[in-house]
Amino acid sequence: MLKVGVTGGIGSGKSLVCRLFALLGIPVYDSDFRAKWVMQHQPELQQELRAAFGQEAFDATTGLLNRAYLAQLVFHNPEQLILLNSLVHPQVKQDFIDWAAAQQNVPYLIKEAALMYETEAHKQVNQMVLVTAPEPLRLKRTLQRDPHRTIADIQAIMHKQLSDEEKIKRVDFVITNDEQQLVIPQVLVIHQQLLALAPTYKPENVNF
Ligand SMILES: CC(C)(COP(=O)(O)OP(=O)(O)OC[C@H]1O[C@@H](n2cnc3c(N)ncnc32)[C@H](O)[C@@H]1O)[C@@H](O)C(=O)NCCC(=O)NCCS
Ligand SMILES: Nc1ncnc2c1ncn2[C@@H]1O[C@H](COP(=O)(O)OP(=O)(O)OP(=O)(O)O)[C@@H](O)[C@H]1O
Repeated sequence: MLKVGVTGGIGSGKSLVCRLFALLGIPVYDSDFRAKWVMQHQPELQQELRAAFGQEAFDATTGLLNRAYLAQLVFHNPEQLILLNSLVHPQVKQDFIDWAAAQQNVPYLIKEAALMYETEAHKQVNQMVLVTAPEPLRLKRTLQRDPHRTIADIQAIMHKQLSDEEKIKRVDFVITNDEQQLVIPQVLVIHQQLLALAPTYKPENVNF
């Protein structure tokens, strides 16, 4: 089956674009959400996280993943981020394979992830869509959406992600979400192109 990656930096509007694809009946795998889900629900990974980042990685009372603690730790410390990535990304990769295998009777499916080329997740998909927006707008949107993050927090995350200039050279489709161009028509055009491509893809086209 045709597998499509939707990528873009923090605040670019990937989730918004993916909601539109979902309305068109396309299943969407949300990597940010699933990464946190596996961290919360896989006992072995949970143990590894406690060993690597201390018991504070999970709230002592609720047992929930301590996102704020981990975010402060990893987004301001490259070594800690590499360590977290090395524990979590292989699990997300496998989780996506399992999810994708369960999808039936759909023309194509989407993997939404801020990190694609950085994690080699692009090898799990056949076509790539980039959602792009000017950096100041991405910063403004993220500040509004995530009031717990400072400008410095958001910029630190941006610097951990490949720039749009780098990504744009590698993707198949671009959606400009700059609040000037309409997003829905761009999604509809790409959807039609993907529907046309879909019958040519077999599972063996994917280089897992
Ligand atoms: C550190 C964590 C707990 C912070 O959680 P929090 O809810 O505050 O942030 P959230 O997940 O919404 O991410 C905020 C932004 O940072 C980006 N981001 C998340 N992880 C990373 C990373 N490892 N490198 C670069 N950017 C990242 C997200 O795509 C998003 O744009 C969480 O981001 C996490 O577990 N990250 C590691 C797993 C990961 O790489 N996820 C990305 C998809 S595989
Ligand atoms: N065209 C738009 N007009 C107005 N608001 C928008 C637009 N696109 C996105 N937003 C808003 O900007 C914020 C960021 O968008 P979204 O969550 O889709 O980004 P994202 O790329 O998924 O970010 P992240 O990588 O952090 O998950 C959201 O609050 C969203 O509603």
